[in-house]
Amino acid sequence: MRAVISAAEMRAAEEAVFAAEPGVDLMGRAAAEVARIARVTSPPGPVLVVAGPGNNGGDGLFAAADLAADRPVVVWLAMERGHEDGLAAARAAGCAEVDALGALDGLADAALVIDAVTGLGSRPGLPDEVATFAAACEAAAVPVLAVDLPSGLDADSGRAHPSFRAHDTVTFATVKPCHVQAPAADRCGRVHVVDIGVDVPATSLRQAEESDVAAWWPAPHSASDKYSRGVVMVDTGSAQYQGAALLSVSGALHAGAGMVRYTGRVPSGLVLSRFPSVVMGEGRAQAMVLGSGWGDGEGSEGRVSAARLHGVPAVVDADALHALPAGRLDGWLLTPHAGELARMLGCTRAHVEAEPLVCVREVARHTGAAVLLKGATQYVAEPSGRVTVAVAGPGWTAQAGSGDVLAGICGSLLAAGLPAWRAGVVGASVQAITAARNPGPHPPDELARRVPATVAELLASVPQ
Ligand SMILES: NC(=O)C1=CN([C@@H]2O[C@H](COP(=O)(O)OP(=O)(O)OC[C@H]3O[C@@H](n4cnc5c(N)ncnc54)[C@H](OP(=O)(O)O)[C@@H]3O)[C@@H](O)[C@H]2O)[C@@H](O)CC1
Ligand SMILES: [K+]
Repeated sequence: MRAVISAAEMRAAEEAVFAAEPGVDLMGRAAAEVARIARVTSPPGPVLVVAGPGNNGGDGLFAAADLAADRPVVVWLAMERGHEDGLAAARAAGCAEVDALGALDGLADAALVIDAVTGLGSRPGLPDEVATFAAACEAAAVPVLAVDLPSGLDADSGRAHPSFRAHDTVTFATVKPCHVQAPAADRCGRVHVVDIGVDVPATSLRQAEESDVAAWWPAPHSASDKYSRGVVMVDTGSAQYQGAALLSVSGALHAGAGMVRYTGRVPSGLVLSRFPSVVMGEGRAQAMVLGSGWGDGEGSEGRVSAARLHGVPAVVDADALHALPAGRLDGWLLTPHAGELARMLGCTRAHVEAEPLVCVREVARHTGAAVLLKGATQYVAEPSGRVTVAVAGPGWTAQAGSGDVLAGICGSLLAAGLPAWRAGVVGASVQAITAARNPGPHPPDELARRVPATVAELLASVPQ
């Protein structure tokens, strides 16, 4: 799990190091890591360093000096001023200097561009000449390594602004919001978090990693039986959306439920013909899945209220989200996408997209449930205000039916005893990891069938 910290929190953490160790060379450590990652991620060849006027530029200039030991390095001071000591080091190491036109010309044979224009001090957007250069890097498909973050982004948000588009980003101590929240995160490429000796504060925003999913997956042991693994009761689908029942049942089964009971309105023959292990009708269960594919049918409120009488946690998806009973839903997991969350809050989808953290926290606080906001970045908020970002996946899962499968996966994890927030994080992450490991336009039921292989691989990576 990684803490996601703001620019101000990072600066405070750096100040604490300076206070404890006066004269400590954090910039030297940062620059050495930038040079190391540059060597690892790019082919040998000329490097073009674009340096801004502040400390981000300083990192880039010291990295330029380091890299000049084994390859040609050209420096463009994009705002004419540069970090004094960094510039002296780059000059002493033999780096050549170019102006804006020279930088554009240099793209023809650059093996790598290092973007060290702005970092934590970045105001959104880029000066015109730099914006032109960033666009030229994209057009020429030259790999870009961003120092701390792609210049032009705002470190503290996931919003898109005119910026560099990096293939790799080296950041220090831990990630910042722009590295984990789409669409900004899409501009960062692979994010390399490097240690420069700055302690990371605990925060209410975290990012889950594959190792967390592996550690939290409820693997059965030799004494497990179907009840201890967890029985999940699934009430999904309708005459109009029969497929939703199959998709959520498939998600539940492929995430390892001890037993799936189906209590929805889709004919049992259809469910059984696809999934013969499913038991029809109500019975003992440890969790429920409600709402996927209900449509606007009558009686949703009654169905959710009746589910509550079972006294077990439920995953509430799709249409059931708009039929929540009054009162706290402790232990439950709500799984809206941005449009559904907007309807729950009475605001616009655009507002949810602009302020996802505020919105997802508000619904969790208000309902007492954990809330998984689905989308390009998947956030799981707890009533306490803590938010965990699930492992990110590719856009292939953005298709009808993915949410139905995910509700079933989360239902299995709830039934296995995971707390609601963790069921949301693990469920969303395992679906994303499965999509990342199986790139291509697989339909959601096909991806559900590939979840067990992902789980097996994840568990094999856990040290025994
Ligand atoms: N502190 C430490 O010990 C360590 C810090 N480290 C490094 O320092 C970085 C933070 O450095 P920083 O605070 O100097 O800010 P930085 O990002 O270089 O930008 C400030 C300059 O850019 C300018 N500017 C901004 N936006 C602009 C725009 N849109 N268009 C035009 N100009 C713009 C801005 O101008 P101004 O706002 O003053 O007008 C100012 O001149 C951090 O990300 C990491 O890389 C590491 O070495 C580890 C140790
Ligand atoms: K940068």
